[in-house]
Amino acid sequence: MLDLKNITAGYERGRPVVREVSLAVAPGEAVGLLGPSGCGKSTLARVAALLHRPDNGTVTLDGALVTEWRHRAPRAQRTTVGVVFQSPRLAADPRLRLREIVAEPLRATGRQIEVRERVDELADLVGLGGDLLNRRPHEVSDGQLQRACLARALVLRPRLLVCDEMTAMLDASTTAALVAAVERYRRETTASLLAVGHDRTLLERWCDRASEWTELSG
Ligand SMILES: Nc1ncnc2c1ncn2[C@@H]1O[C@H](COP(=O)(O)OP(=O)(O)OP(=O)(O)O)[C@@H](O)[C@H]1O
Repeated sequence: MLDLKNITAGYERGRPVVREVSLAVAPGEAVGLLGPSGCGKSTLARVAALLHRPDNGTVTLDGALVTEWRHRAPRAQRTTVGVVFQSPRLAADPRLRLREIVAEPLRATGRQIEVRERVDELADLVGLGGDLLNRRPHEVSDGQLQRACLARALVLRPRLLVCDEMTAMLDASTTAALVAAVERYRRETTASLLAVGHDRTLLERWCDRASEWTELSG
């Protein structure tokens, strides 16, 4: 499903923060990636989510080599991957209602017609009940906003979900609810998962296998 080979990536020429890292996620597999703060996990997650072009190495997604990143990536590749970040406040437009946040990728891909049904379906999956979908980010908690960000990541039915510290800022019951929503989605779709974090107990319980960052360098 996803094959990252000898990835070197960073933010300044000649100063990589990820060096020669390889990681593969098989179809339907859930892989956890563990490592200390600042080691480069989020950078690798962004490479995997086609959001950050690596300086070196190859990314293969569903058997096809990735040659373009961000908006330049072909739509079929972009929509294969859904991504959820640590901070929902940074990831959600504060002017939009939660239902518009969830629907953003559908509107962006011209699938307006599916919006209502799909948003309601996902609100049920992630546990956004009552009038929460009609509120704006400043009217909901971090956990509720993260539920909306997870729903947005799933709205185009990705075959790979990348969760970058998705639950790091949340309490135990919201964490459990979000993990359960991801697992229900994966059961229904056989999607793969790359979950990045530093909570070993969580990732070992959640994933088929968890890799230590230090084991990944060539
Ligand atoms: N946009 C950026 N510009 C410049 N440097 C960055 C940028 N983002 C991250 N870095 C640097 O890259 C290194 C790796 O950061 P990254 O966020 O990938 O690590 P991480 O393992 O995910 O950390 P954490 O667990 O704390 O989120 C750090 O030294 C960080 O300061």
